[in-house]
Amino acid sequence: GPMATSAATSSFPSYLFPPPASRRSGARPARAAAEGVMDVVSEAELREKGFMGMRKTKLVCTVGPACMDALPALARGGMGVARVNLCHGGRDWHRAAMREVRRLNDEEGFCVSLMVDTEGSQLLVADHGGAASVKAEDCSEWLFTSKKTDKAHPITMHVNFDKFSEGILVGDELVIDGGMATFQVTEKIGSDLRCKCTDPGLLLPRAKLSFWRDGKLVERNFGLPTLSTKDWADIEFGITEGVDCIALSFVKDANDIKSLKTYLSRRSLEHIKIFAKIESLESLKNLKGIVEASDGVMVARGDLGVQVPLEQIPAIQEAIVELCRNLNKPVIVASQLLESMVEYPTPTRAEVADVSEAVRQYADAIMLSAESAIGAFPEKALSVLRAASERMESWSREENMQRHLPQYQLAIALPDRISEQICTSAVEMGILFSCANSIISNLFHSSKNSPAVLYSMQQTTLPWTPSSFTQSMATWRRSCHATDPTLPSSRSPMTPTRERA
Ligand SMILES: Nc1ncnc2c1ncn2[C@@H]1O[C@H](COP(=O)(O)OP(=O)(O)OP(=O)(O)O)[C@@H](O)[C@H]1O
Ligand SMILES: CC(=O)C(=O)O
Repeated sequence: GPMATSAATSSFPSYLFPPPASRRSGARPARAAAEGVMDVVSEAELREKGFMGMRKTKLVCTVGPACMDALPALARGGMGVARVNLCHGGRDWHRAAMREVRRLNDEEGFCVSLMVDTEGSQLLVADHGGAASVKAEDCSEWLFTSKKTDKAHPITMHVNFDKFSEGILVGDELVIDGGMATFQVTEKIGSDLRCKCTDPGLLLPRAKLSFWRDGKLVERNFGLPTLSTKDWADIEFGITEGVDCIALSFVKDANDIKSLKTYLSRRSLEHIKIFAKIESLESLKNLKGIVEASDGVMVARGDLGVQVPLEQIPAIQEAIVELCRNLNKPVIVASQLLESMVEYPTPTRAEVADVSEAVRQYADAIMLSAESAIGAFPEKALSVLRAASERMESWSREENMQRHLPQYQLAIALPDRISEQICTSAVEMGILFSCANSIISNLFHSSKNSPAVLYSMQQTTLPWTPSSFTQSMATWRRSCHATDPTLPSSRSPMTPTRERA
C-alpha cells in the first residue's frame, strides 16, 4: 500500500539527533520539512528497526490561541492528546477548539484524544491592577484583600477567596507563584493582610498565593469542594462536546475521583477517563489511593511548585511516575518542559535534559502548556518533544537489551537454546495474542522497552484512545492502534492506507 514515506524529522539540530534512515538514504522528500512532515515511521526505518522505531511516549498539547490554526500541523507532528484548559478562554472558544480536534479525527483520520482540564478552587490574585504584570519592589508595602475595589490600585492585590487570611499570623511569609516574589505579613486588618516585600519580583495575572511559616507551608482546610459549581457545568459541557478524558485539578483524595466516576457511570459514560492532577501537598499525602482510584495521573509540576519547595519536585516526579508504573496507570509529566520555547525557537539544554529524564523514567506522556497555547513556536516545541523522546526511548531500549543479554546463555543443550531464544524474542518483541483487555492494558503500560504489538479480540480500553475512534474501528485495526493511539490510520504499518473504513 502507499505507506507514508516521510521521515520523523524535526527542525531540531541534526548533530544532536542522528537523522533517520530514510534521510541518510536520501529517501526523504526535500520539501517535506518545509511542508510540516508527518510523524510517521518510514518504510526504510521500518525495514531497519522494525517496530522498535515507533515512539511510545505520548505528546500532549495544550490548545490555546497560538495553535488553534495549527492543530492539523500538530496532529501531523505527533500530538496524541489535545488539552483544553478551562481556566482560560470562554465557552465559545473551548467549543471551537474541541470541535476542531474532533473534526481532525472524523474527517482527516487522526486519532487525537480530547482532554479537558478543570479550573478547580485555588487561592490566587484575581486582579492585580495591572495589564500584564506588576513589579513588587524591595521593601514596598502592599495590601492583600478579598474586597473588590472600584478602581485598581497598584499596591492593592485582590485575592479571589474571602477567607484567604484565616489562620495566617503576622510574621508569616506570603509567596507568589512559588517564588516569583515574597512578602512578609506585617499586620492583619480584619481579613486583609498588610505585607512588606522581602524578595522583589513580578506578579503575573492569576498569580498563585501560598503562606509559609518556619520554612513549612501553612496548610489550611477551607472545606472547598474539588469540583466547584463552575467545574460541574464545565464537565457537562465537555461531555456534550465528546471529551475522552477529564484532568481533575486539585484532587485531595481518592473520594474526589470516585465521586466523579460514580457520576459518569450512572450516566453510562465510563468511557470518559479521569486523570488526577497531583499538584498539592494534600494530594501527595493521599497519593497511592488517588492513583488507584484514577484512570491516569498528571504530575502538575507548576502548581506543585507553589506548595512544595522546588528542589523536591524532581524526586517527587520520579516517585509518582514509578508508583504509576507499578500500579499500571498512565502518567503525564507536565509544565515548563520547554518553557523557553514560549519565546525562542530552540530549547535550553537543561530543558532537553528534563524532557529526556521524564521519558527515561517511563512517563507515558509529556505535555506542552504555554509552549503550545500561547508560545511563538508550538510546532517546533512539539518536534523537540518528539525528537527527544524518540532518542531517549531507543537509548533506553538499547540499554535494556544489554541487560538482557546474559539470559541468552542459560540453556546448555541446543534444542533448549532454540526454545529459549524463541521465547525471549517473543517477549522482547512484545507480541501477545490475548482476549483479555486487562492483559493488553497491563502489557501496554509495562512494555515501554518493547514494541508491544498487541492483538485483541475485544475493544481495547486504553485510557488514551478517543472513544468514538475505538468504537468506529474494526477490531483488528483498532488493536493495531492500541500500540500508539495517536497514529492516524496511515501511520500504522499494519494499516497502510489512509481511508478508515
Ligand atoms: N485557552 C486559552 N486561552 C488563552 N490563554 C491560554 C489558554 N490556555 C492556556 N493559556 C495560557 O497558557 C498558559 C499555560 O497554560 P496552562 O494550561 O499550563 O495554564 P495555567 O494557568 O498554568 O493553569 P493550570 O494550573 O491549570 O495548568 C496559561 O497561563 C495561559 O496564559
Ligand atoms: C498543569 C498544571 O496544572 C500545573 O502544572 O499546575
